[in-house]
Amino acid sequence: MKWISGLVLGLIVLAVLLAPVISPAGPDVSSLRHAFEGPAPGHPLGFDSAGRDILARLLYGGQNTLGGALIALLVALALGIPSGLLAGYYGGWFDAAAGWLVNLVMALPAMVVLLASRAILGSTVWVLMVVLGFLIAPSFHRLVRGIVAGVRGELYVDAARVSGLSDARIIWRHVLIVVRAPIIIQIALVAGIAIGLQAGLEFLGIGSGDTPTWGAMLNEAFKNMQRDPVLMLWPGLALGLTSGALVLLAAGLRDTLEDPGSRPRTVTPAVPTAVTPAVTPAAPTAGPGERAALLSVRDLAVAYPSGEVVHNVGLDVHAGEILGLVGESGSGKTQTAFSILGILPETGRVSRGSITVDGTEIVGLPEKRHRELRGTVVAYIPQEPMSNLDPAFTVGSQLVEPMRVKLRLGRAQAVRKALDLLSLVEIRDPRRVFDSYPHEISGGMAQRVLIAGAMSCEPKLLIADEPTTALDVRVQAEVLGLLRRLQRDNGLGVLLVTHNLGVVADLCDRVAVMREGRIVETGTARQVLHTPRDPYTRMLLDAVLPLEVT
Ligand SMILES: Nc1ncnc2c1ncn2[C@@H]1O[C@H](COP(=O)(O)OP(=O)(O)OP(=O)(O)O)[C@@H](O)[C@H]1O
Repeated sequence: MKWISGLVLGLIVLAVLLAPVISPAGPDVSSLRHAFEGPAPGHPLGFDSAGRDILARLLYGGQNTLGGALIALLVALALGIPSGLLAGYYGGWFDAAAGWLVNLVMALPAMVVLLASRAILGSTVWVLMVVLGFLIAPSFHRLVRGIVAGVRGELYVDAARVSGLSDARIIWRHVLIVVRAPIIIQIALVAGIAIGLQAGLEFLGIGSGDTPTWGAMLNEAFKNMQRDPVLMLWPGLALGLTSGALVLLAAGLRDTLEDPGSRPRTVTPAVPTAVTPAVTPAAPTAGPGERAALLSVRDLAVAYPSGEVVHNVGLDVHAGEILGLVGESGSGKTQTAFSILGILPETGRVSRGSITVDGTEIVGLPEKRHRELRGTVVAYIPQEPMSNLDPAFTVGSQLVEPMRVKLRLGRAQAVRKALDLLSLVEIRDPRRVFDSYPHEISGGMAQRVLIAGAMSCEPKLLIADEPTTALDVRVQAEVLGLLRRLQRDNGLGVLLVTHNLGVVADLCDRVAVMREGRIVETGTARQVLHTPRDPYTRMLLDAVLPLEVT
């Protein structure tokens, strides 16, 4: 159906554009002798009440009617889409102000505003169409704002932010693609409404009387309905066909663009599983006190309006070591990790303390500088692999994009590097995975992809937040083994956030134990797991016993 409606619309637009070729004499040549006459050679639709060629008026009138609708649409798009994007993505005062204005405009009756505008601004059809554009802009604003606000909370958008991409690039790549389809559908619908409103104005005799439009033709035909009812047919048919084709096109587009089968699905990752079996015990390393720490956190406090949630946290991660940050749910591990990455939620802030990454002080660093560090100096491996991949793009394109931006690689070079990275994370068929959408790969594979992504800009420090909780036990062990290998081969410092003491035993050189926002114990993995000093650590260990900690 959408093909037929698209074809009908295409033919109408083509005929209207070719008006000077089809009817070179123009729409205003009048010969009263021929008034109300039927079809004649060169005048296939006959003459109107002033003896003007109906076909010519229909074609030139179409230029004004469709051109007017186009102007209204362009104004509405230019106002509605950027404001909706900004309001949905950033929220805050702009969202509140825009929402207030949108409600106000939507409460105005369009016809009355157009009548008032005509009285003030004159009867030029184009000016009225600009006003109409203002009146329909809120429909685009609301549509875009709603969708963007939803996408904004998606983990893959956070992941893009953490990988160091700028807001503009994230909006361009991850957000606009989601609003694209609804905007196209809305355009088709709103174009129909704009044409209808404009024709209504002209029909009521409110538009510019001299300019031929389909509405003005209807008005004139209506006045002469008794004498020649056929005059109503042509503009009525043109309006009906155009509006009908637009509505059917919108419906067809909706079926195609919003069909769940035509878009990749997001898959919810598996639920966390039990304690990881021991793989290879990590050899405890002595606290490398002689080297400057890659990551150094001192006296860190994180506060929300409701209160402080992290208090006086201090920890170090040196190059080549894995520090496990353990503690029960809600103990402040993620807040600490997010502070280091500079991605605390809007209402949260580092209220005290210092964080240095590779010698750079993070606290108070402008967002632009922080963004430069993310990806290249410090990279992040998130908890839920699937939600951190954008379902609308292939795995390959999601790996290539940050490398092109951050490392300024050419496309071919970035593709080669992405394939190498997929091999590095032990994916057996890199080309297939590169070309796959996230829903076509397993959770374990997705986590490997995210690890490849984290490694892509050759960071010095990795922050992994429960990187295996969403995976089943066998895959957990594989992914942990992979992390260990990558860390050793590249001399990375790793801050591993986990509540899983099995993971700590497998992987970590040193451990910091958190409770209620504070570090209660720090030491080598062996010492903390075998001879815990703090009663809370003992309690955590007791909770997972019998555990083979070696
Ligand atoms: N947006 C927020 N606003 C207010 N408080 C928050 C917010 N996010 C987290 N918190 C609070 O911060 C504290 C620490 O949370 P955090 O997410 O760091 O815990 P966690 O140790 O990582 O837990 P989990 O293992 O469940 O992720 C919790 O008490 C939580 O309620």
